[in-house]
Amino acid sequence: MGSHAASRPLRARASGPLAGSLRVPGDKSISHRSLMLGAVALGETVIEGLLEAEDVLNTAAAMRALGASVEKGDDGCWRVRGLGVGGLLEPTGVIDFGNAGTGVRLTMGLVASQPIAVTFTGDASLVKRPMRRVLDPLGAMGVEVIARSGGRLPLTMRGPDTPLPITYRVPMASAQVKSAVLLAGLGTPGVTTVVEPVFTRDHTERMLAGFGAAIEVATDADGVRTIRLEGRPELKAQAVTVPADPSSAAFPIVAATVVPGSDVVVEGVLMNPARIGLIETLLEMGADITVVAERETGGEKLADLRVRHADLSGVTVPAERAPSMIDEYPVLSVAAAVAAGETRMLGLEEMRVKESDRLAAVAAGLLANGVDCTEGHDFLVVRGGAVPGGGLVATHLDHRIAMSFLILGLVARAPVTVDDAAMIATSFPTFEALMTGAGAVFEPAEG
Ligand SMILES: O=C(O)C1=C[C@@H](OP(=O)(O)O)[C@@H](O)[C@H](O)C1
Ligand SMILES: C=C(OP(=O)(O)O)C(=O)O
Repeated sequence: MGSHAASRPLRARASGPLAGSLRVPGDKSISHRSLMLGAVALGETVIEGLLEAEDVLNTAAAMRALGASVEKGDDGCWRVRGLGVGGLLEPTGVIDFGNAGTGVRLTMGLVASQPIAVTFTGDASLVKRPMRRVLDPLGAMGVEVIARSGGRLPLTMRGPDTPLPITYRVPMASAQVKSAVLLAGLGTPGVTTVVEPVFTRDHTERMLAGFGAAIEVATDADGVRTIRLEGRPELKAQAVTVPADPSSAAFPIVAATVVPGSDVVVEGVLMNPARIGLIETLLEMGADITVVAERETGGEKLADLRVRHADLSGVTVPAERAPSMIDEYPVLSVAAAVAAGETRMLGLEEMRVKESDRLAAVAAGLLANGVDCTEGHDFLVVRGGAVPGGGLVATHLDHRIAMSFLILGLVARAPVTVDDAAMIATSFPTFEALMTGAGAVFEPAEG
């Protein structure tokens, strides 16, 4: 089963102004999907700017275990030679996805419409996360599953000889569940339909269309999206350029906003409307973020963002915004901790089923550093001001908890220590180098 190297405590202390231009790595969602679609396309998919972090490297290894060829070239681009829809091979060993929910859930969908047995596992965080949300619709398509009780990893699944196309209404706001059903629909004869009452990141829909699938999206007057995918298409290999990940950009953006005197440019950030809830919220709080250059690549908008320090005020973040910033609440909570007044974040139930229970982890980390907050079952209220700091934060194998509290340390009166910075490598291996290059002060610590 996936295990991780020894934990590595790290401390952040109050820093001078942050400055410079920085480029965060490629988007994690698009990176996973480009490897997966490349594996079931015909020909060679060339990926520029793939995120080379543990989560995505585990997906690369999984696609190899399923028979695709996945290599990094001397030019830095990754090349995937795919097997065509329905052409994946039965792996000989267990596929270990480490810490990656997206990797494992989307791959379950990808293999579900083929009669091959595949066994999945993950690290101590991933084996606690709910998989029924994906197993239920895949079961309705005819997949057999043997899982631990509660539908947890490790589990083995085998797809049916003839999968059934389904119409599935996604019961929670989850792009992973939507994507797993659509990827299963690729190998299913007929039309697979996903009904999405709440709009979540749409990279799977965009990329399926880009690889040549017949996919249609209709949105009704209430915003409910109906996605129809024609099964068994011939997908054609593509050239994919991966924009910078807005969920990683969130850390320097919040850091530059809260550290006095800062002036930073974050380059080439993906500005997909389903991913920019944090920027919208920070602007409402009074942040100074300007778009300096806007462009488009592969059907996605990108921008360079100039971020200067600003004094923030608390706001109410409505529940409807949660899907467009679901991974950003931990770092928004840091901005809320320095903002004047109260920030109320609503509709946070999905935060509890991430790499850790992020709602509980954020509230505990804030309280440990003298920040007043109230944790509800699906909301968080932070009362901001000067941050005392001085606390030790339990990160629970969660990269975003580690990065968020290191940012808090840059503005706290006393240093903030996180018990393990090692997990940052799952999504943003260059985080420490980029942040210290811009002026952040991090130092090794004892747990
Ligand atoms: O589809 C994706 O790439 C992701 C969807 C989100 O998860 P949920 O679908 O569980 O909300 C997000 O938290 C995760 O980091 C990436
Ligand atoms: C929730 C996250 O990822 P995943 O679900 O892929 O583990 C994340 O990166 O914040």
